[in-house]
Amino acid sequence: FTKEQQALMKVIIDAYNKHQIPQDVAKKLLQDKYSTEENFLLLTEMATSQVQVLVEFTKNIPGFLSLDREDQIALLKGSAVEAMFLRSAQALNKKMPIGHTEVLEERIRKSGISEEFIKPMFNFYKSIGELHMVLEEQALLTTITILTPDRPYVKDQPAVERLQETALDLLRKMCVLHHPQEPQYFARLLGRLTELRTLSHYHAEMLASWRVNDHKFTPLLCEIWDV
Ligand SMILES: Nc1ccc(C(=O)O[C@H]2C[C@H]3CC[C@@H]2C3)cc1
Repeated sequence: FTKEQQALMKVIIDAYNKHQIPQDVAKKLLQDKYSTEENFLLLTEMATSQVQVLVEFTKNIPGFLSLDREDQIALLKGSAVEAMFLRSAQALNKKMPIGHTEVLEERIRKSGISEEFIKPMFNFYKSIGELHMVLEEQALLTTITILTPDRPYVKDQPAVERLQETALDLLRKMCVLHHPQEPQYFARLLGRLTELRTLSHYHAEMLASWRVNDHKFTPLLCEIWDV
C-alpha cells in the first residue's frame, strides 16, 4: 500500500468504528415487548439511528466535505437505504451479543413488512454473511456505496468518480491481501452492490405500504427518503 492508501484506510476505519449504533438502541431490541407495533417502533428507532451514523461516517470520508454541498446531500439521500442495509447486514452477521441477532431478525419479520420484501432482505443478509468480510472491506464497501457518482441530482459526477476510484483501488488491494485464495473476491463484493440496488426498490415499496397504514416516521427518515 502507498503512504496515502494507508492514511486513507486509517481514517475510514476510525470513522467506521467510531460511528456505530448507540448501545442503548441496540439494547432496546432485547426488551420483552413483541407486538407488531412495538417492533415497528424499534425498527424506526434503529433506522433513524443508522441514518445518523451514516451522516457522521460520511462526513469523515476524505474529500467528501470538499464536494459541492448539494452533491453531498444528493449522495447521502441516494445511498442511505443501501448503506443502511449494508450496515444492518453486517450487524446481523457479526457475532452480536447472545440472542441479539435472533431477536433483531424476529422483530424485522414481525414488524408489518410484507413477506415479499422479507425474503430478498434475508437473502441479502445471508449473502453478505457468506463473504466473511474483514472490517476494512466492510468500511470500504460502505464508502464505495456512498460515493456512487450516478445518484439522482448529482451535478459534478467526475468529482465523485475520483473519490470512488480511490476507495475502489484500496478495496481491490485489501481483497488480495485478506482473500489471497479467491482472485474473484473483489468482483463478488462489487456484485453485492448490484443486489443492494434491487433491495432499495423493495425498500421504497416497504415505506409506501407502511405509510398507507399510517405508520409514523421520524423527521430524519422523512427528510432522507422524501416521505
Ligand atoms: N419507519 C421505518 C422503520 C424502519 C425502516 C427501515 O428501513 O428499517 C430498516 C432497518 C432494517 C430492518 C428493515 C430495514 C433494514 C424505515 C422506516
